[in-house]
Amino acid sequence: MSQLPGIEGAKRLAAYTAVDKHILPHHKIIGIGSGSTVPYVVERIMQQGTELNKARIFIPTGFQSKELIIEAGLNLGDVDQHLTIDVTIDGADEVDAQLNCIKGGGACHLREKVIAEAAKTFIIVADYRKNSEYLGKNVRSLSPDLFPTNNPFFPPLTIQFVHGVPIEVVPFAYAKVLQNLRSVLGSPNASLRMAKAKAGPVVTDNANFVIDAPFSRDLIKDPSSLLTKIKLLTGVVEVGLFCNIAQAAYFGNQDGSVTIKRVEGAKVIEESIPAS
Ligand SMILES: O=C[C@H](O)[C@H](O)[C@H](O)COP(=O)(O)O
Repeated sequence: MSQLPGIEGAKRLAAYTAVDKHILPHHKIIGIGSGSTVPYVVERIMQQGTELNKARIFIPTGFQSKELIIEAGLNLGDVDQHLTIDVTIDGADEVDAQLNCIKGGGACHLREKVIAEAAKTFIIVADYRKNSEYLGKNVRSLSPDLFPTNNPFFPPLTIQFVHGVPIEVVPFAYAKVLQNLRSVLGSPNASLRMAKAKAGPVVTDNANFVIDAPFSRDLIKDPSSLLTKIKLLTGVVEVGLFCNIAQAAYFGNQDGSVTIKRVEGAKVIEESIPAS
């Protein structure tokens, strides 16, 4: 395999390793997730050859993965035709030691969760930055270059922030859900996700809005219980907390090795494939 530097190399390594281990010749219905790691999943599946792939159907988790499937010339299906999927591979924003995940950085988590739950095997692929001890630990850093200042008393700072849990809500109820997240569920900085190249909020593939709600370590330490509380708020469609769904997560590392966390019995074990 040719070298691909940095984060992209780590994503590709995770994706290729997961496809090699989990997309087997007898798998006919395959779920394709969303995000920037998933194109490498499709790339590796293509490398398995036309003969294998012409007998397969691929189920997308949103507009982006639908386009990926079509552009690759693969057979497109949907979950309403295929209620059981052999394997789904998807990215994640953060994965904890128990394989709980935060997803929805691309606002696709509703369809992603349906396609993940429909799968007999659900596998996560990500670069090393997503491998976390507990959810909400990873902070994103904004470079000081983005916030230059000429004032010598206030040198440019690296601003760090926690992205939070993505929550898809029906537009009509967004303000009420925001109020409840802030004042009842303890996420004072919950905010409506705004679009970058459009005035107004991000609109999902299902014509809904997304709220990002950061929670303290104490509130997110039991992600399943937090998921239930958020989901019970009227107006919430789906929460980007994926608990007890993934069977394994593959993380590409900077040194070319791959860290694997996988469910074995009642435990999650961690192992590593050294760089080749
Ligand atoms: O809604 C988007 C998804 O949950 C993505 O799978 C997630 O944000 C990870 O994306 P990426 O592979 O770009 O880090």
